[in-house]
Amino acid sequence: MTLPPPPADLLRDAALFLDFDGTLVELEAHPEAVAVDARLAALIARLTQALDGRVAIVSGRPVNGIRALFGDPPFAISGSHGLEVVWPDGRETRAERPAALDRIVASMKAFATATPGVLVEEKPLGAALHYRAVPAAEQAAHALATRLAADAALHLQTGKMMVEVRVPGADKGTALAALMDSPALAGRRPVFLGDDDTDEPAMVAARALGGAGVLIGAPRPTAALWRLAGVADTLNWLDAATESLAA
Ligand SMILES: O=P(O)(O)OC[C@H]1O[C@H](O[C@H]2O[C@H](CO)[C@@H](O)[C@H](O)[C@H]2O)[C@H](O)[C@@H](O)[C@@H]1O
Repeated sequence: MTLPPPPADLLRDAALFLDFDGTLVELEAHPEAVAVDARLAALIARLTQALDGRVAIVSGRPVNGIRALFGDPPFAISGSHGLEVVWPDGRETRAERPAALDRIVASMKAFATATPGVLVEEKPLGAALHYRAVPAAEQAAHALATRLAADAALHLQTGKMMVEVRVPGADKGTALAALMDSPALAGRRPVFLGDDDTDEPAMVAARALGGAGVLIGAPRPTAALWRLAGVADTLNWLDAATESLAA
């Protein structure tokens, strides 16, 4: 089914949850090649002000990665697929790092050394193999990550041209629901924007709480009610939605 674009007044009285990679910034060859430019920084600052702080970035990246990209921002952050949270009141919570991750990183690094172009991303609560530069390595990367996750009883997390082994027990949906329980957001209507399969639990959670999801990218099966074609359309729509809040 073709989903319509969201109306410009969708954010009125809402709490806004934003995925990062593929939603606010274009995907790049390398995780560290991504930057928050002046337009995006100003847009998120305006939105945060217009929504009285009811904005959260919900990412697979670690909290500290998002924080560094935005320069210690005044909004909530869910990082590492819901395993780390900076709450609207500034408190921080995070799951425990299992010792097994050190062995997993070592195994992934050995695989990357033997497979030029594959990158290992070390995260506080996970480790990811990126094969964007070597698509032919997909099968071997997934096989290795699947075995490492099973051996350590950790969670296998797929992503766009990457596969990750991470701590289980949370996802973007549990993060959105927990944030909606915080005093700053309780009673509002959650609106979530995201592009990836990993964003679907948050689309489902937003709907369950009376809100909606906006799919970013090409049509696909989704719990979202609205769709925008890509990052450029998303930034333009967020601009228009901010104007609508001020009107
Ligand atoms: O939940 P998100 O904010 O969308 O983060 C998902 C993952 O994003 C990053 O990887 C992806 O973006 C990279 C930069 O564009 C790209 O090179 C990579 O192929 C993508 O998978 C990030 O590195 C991961 O940690 C996030 O889980």
